[in-house]
Amino acid sequence: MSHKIQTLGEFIIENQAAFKYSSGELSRLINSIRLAAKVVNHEVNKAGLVDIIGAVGDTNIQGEDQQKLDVYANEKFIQTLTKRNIVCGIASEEEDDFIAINSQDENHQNKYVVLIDPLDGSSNIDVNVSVGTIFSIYRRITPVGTPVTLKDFLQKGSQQVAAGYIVYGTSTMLVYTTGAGVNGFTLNPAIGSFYLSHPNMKFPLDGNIYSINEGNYSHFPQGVKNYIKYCQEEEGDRPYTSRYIGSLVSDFHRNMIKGGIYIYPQSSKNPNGKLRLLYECNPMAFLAEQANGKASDGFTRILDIQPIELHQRVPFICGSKNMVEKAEAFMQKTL
Ligand SMILES: O=P(O)(O)OC[C@H]1O[C@](O)(COP(=O)(O)O)[C@@H](O)[C@@H]1O
Ligand SMILES: [Mg+2]
Ligand SMILES: [Mg+2]
Repeated sequence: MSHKIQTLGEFIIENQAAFKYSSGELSRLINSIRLAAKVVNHEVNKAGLVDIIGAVGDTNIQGEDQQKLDVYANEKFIQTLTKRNIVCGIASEEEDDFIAINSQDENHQNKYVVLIDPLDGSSNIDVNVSVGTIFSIYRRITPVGTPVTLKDFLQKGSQQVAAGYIVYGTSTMLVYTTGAGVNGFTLNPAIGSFYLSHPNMKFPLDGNIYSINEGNYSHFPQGVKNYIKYCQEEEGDRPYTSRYIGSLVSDFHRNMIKGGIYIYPQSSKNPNGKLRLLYECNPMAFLAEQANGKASDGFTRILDIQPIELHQRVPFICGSKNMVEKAEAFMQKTL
């Protein structure tokens, strides 16, 4: 008899007790994210058929042209979380400011704030290349029943209670951690349920894949240029293979399964890099560390960086531990 594959719903309930703050609130929150993921997945899968591709004509706080799917995914996640009265605040890559959810109502006992990148890899939407959604969850630090404040969102990544992503690719997967390892669930579209397909995911300590937009090479710091040269040298298990999808979630997911490193460094064009600390780097760094990987800005552990503003960007290096340490050594050597 084939063994029972756990659904995400079953996994959440069975693992709730393992969570130190378990009151069921976080379980309900992850269940809400699961629901929103299915709604967005449905729309992503028919991109091209329905009027969901292309730009809306607005520019977001990041200075980027908002894609219709950015706006759609943003609305669906915010609606789903707000309607279920499951969080006291939301911050999104697509929203200028954080959203307080009737947190000033003293009956409002919700303790969690959620930070989301509703659609990651926006440049790939129209060309049928995998994209994702990224989420990060913290316990508020201001008292329950009082208005949620910026402070509740500007917590160090090490304070996250949960983080994860959804990758809308050849299959749709939800991968997350609550600080007790990383597990991946694949959506069975026929049944509409996520099943535990990738238990206890781990980055191999080493790998032979490097992911960086080499088109920006001339603008990179010397240390990054030297590391790229190192990856391309005919020596030992090198040259490594260059793989860059242009969707952080998808590049991270592949590197976690096969072993590899993703780098979005600072450059003369982007002195702080491109990726957002709160919506992209902190959640991916928490997942990486929970999966035996590593994440830094080349010098400091991402999870130790004290955020100072909602949409700040940081240089990002993430992946197999030995590869990240090698890249850091190249960056620190050229100081
Ligand atoms: O096109 P570039 O400069 O290489 O940037 C690609 C990177 O930017 C991102 O698309 C940024 O994320 P968004 O799509 O959410 O803005 C990452 O997913 C990706 O790794
Ligand atoms: Mg993104
Ligand atoms: Mg995005």
